[in-house]
Amino acid sequence: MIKILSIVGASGHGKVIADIAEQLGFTINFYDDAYPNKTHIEHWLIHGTCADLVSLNNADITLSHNVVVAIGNNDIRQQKIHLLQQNGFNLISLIHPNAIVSQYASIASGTVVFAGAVINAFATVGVGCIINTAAVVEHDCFIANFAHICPNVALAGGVSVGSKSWIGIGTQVRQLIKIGDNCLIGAGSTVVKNISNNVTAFGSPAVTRK
Ligand SMILES: CC(=O)SCCNC(=O)CCNC(=O)[C@H](O)C(C)(C)COP(=O)(O)OP(=O)(O)OC[C@H]1O[C@@H](n2cnc3c(N)ncnc32)[C@H](O)[C@@H]1OP(=O)(O)O
Repeated sequence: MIKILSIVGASGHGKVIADIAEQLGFTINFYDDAYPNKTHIEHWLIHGTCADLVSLNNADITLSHNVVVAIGNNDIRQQKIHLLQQNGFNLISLIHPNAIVSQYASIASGTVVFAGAVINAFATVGVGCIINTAAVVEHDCFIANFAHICPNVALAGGVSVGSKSWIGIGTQVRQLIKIGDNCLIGAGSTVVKNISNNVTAFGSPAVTRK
């Protein structure tokens, strides 16, 4: 049986997701709101906008489309995921065959886990998250919905990352630290103190930007 996956977001991030999905046996249909100005991404066709995809599902309620949202912006990814869920789509998660995910970790729908990532025992990852290339999410971490853990981030045991927070590339976070919702942690930071909601912080040690 052919497994079809609709990917919303024809971007660099979308290409990585398409590559993973093909390795997992899916045939890809891209959708992007830049359509019809943009009709291709690499060799993949873009079939329409996100609204076009929604009307497709509404036209045939016997179909349950598999979908993943490949948009790096956490707010927009959340909006698109909510729209697709409200319209009956089957939001799936994708885990690269060379990622390592503990049998005791939990990964919610709409989350993507890229090559080389490690998610250790009793870590919990919410809906619509990105666990990017070679990120390490140690035991007992909690990653809330729509967060993005960038490439080469290392979260030590029991770290908590709030909803829609973005942990920049190469950042390391000390064990048991709590990072709030809607935070942005700059590239290459070292987080050694809790970070409250809605904050941009960076540096080693990371300090809040005034
Ligand atoms: C697969 C992928 O590509 S995933 C994407 C990965 N990308 C990332 O992780 C990027 C994360 N973003 C950053 O780190 C950004 O630099 C931000 C968001 C922290 C700040 O960006 P901006 O608001 O544009 O700040 P800007 O670049 O103007 O820098 C302002 C000052 O902060 C400093 N600064 C910016 N980022 C950092 C950082 N990560 N660490 C230390 N200092 C920094 C700059 O040197 C500059 O200092 P100055 O005023 O003394 O010259």
